[in-house]
Amino acid sequence: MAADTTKTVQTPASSTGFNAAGQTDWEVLERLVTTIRSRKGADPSSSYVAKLLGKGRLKMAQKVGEEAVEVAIAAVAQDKAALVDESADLLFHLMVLWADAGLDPADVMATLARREGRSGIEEKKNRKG
Ligand SMILES: N=c1c2ncn([C@@H]3O[C@H](COP(=O)(O)OP(=O)(O)OP(=O)(O)O)[C@@H](O)[C@H]3O)c2ncn1[C@@H]1O[C@H](COP(=O)(O)O)[C@@H](O)[C@H]1O
Repeated sequence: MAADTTKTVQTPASSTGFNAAGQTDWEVLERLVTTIRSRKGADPSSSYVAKLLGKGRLKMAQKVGEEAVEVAIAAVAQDKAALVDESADLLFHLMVLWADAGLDPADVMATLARREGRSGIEEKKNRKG
C-alpha cells in the first residue's frame, strides 16, 4: 500500500509502554490477533482479512514481501511517517500469515526471549558449515 506521506504521526512511541489511548502496545497486538482469527470464514466482500485468507498462502506471502520492500524503501528515503505506516502494514500482513499458518505470536516471542542476551556475532561464529 502506498504510504500517505502527508500524514503526521499522531501517536509517538512512549517510554511508558502505553500508547496515546492508554492501552499497552501488546493489548493492541492481541486484539488484532483476535480480530484476524475471527475473520476466518467471514464474508470476503466485507472483510479484507477474509479476502486475503481466501486468496491463499502464496498471496499472503507475496503481501508480506511487498510490505517489507515498502518498509525498506521508506527507511532509505528517511521518511519516518512512511516508515511507521509501512511497518504497520508489514506487521498486519505478517500476522495474517501467522494466523493462516496456525502460528501463535507467543511462539515468535518465545523464540525472541530464548535469543535474549545471546549476541548475533557469537551465534554466527558457532554456526556449523
Ligand atoms: N490493520 C489492518 C490493516 N492494515 C492494512 N490493511 C489493508 O491492507 C490492504 C493493503 O493494501 P494494498 O494496496 O497493499 O493491497 P490491495 O491493493 O488492497 O491488495 P492487492 O491488490 O495487493 O491484493 C488495504 O486494503 C488496507 O486497508 C488493513 N486491513 C485491516 N486491518 C485490521 O484488520 C481488522 C479486520 O479487517 P477486515 O477483515 O477488513 O474487517 C481491521 O479492523 C483492522 O484492525
